[in-house]
Amino acid sequence: MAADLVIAPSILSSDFSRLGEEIAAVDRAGADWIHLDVMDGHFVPNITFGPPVVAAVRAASKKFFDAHLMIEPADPYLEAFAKAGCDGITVHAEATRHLDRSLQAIRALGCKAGVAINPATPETAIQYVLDRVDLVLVMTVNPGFGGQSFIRSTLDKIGRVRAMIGDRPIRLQVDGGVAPDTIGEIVAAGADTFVAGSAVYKGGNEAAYRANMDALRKAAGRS
Ligand SMILES: O=C(CO)[C@H](O)[C@H](O)COP(=O)(O)O
Repeated sequence: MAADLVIAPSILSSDFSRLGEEIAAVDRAGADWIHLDVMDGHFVPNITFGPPVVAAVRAASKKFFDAHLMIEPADPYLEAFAKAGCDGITVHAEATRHLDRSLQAIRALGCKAGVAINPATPETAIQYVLDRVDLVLVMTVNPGFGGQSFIRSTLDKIGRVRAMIGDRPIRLQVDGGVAPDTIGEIVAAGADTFVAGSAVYKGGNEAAYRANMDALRKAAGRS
């Protein structure tokens, strides 16, 4: 496992009326990455934002902008997200017909490439693209909404993905229901990169965000 643990607040749980300020606040409070939840109302039953909003908030933080595209198709929009300032772009195996091609396209745009799988998708869906990715995202809730409960059956899958990754320099990210009462088991299963929305943004101010991320790191055994 990569030694360093990454906490990536999901801005889905932030106050969208002050999105730039909310990103700057978690940056100052100690976020490692900023996680951008892009939803299309088609692949997932919710709609969030697209490249113009990413470009508008890019100046709010210099941290790694980690875009999770919950959109189908994704290919027509990859360049726009890269130009908007995303550092990493993750596409869903379920939403991408030619996954190998999409991942090559992301790297050709100069971004880190990620592949995500939903809770009901077997890890075999990614076995032939592992040399094309910098990140694997195991969804631990069904994508579309923040504040859902962690799906425990994904723990075994996280362990199997960790074994598949082996020595490759690939981050193993989890997203959904990550909180102080779940992160310990998730770390033990093999993840190193944690998206957390409601567990970070609860409290509504920078001091709370710092305390919330400290609590996650402590529960993960990393503080
Ligand atoms: O991708 C997502 C939903 O599709 C969110 O990032 C995720 O659900 C985070 O929210 P929470 O930490 O509140 O579960």
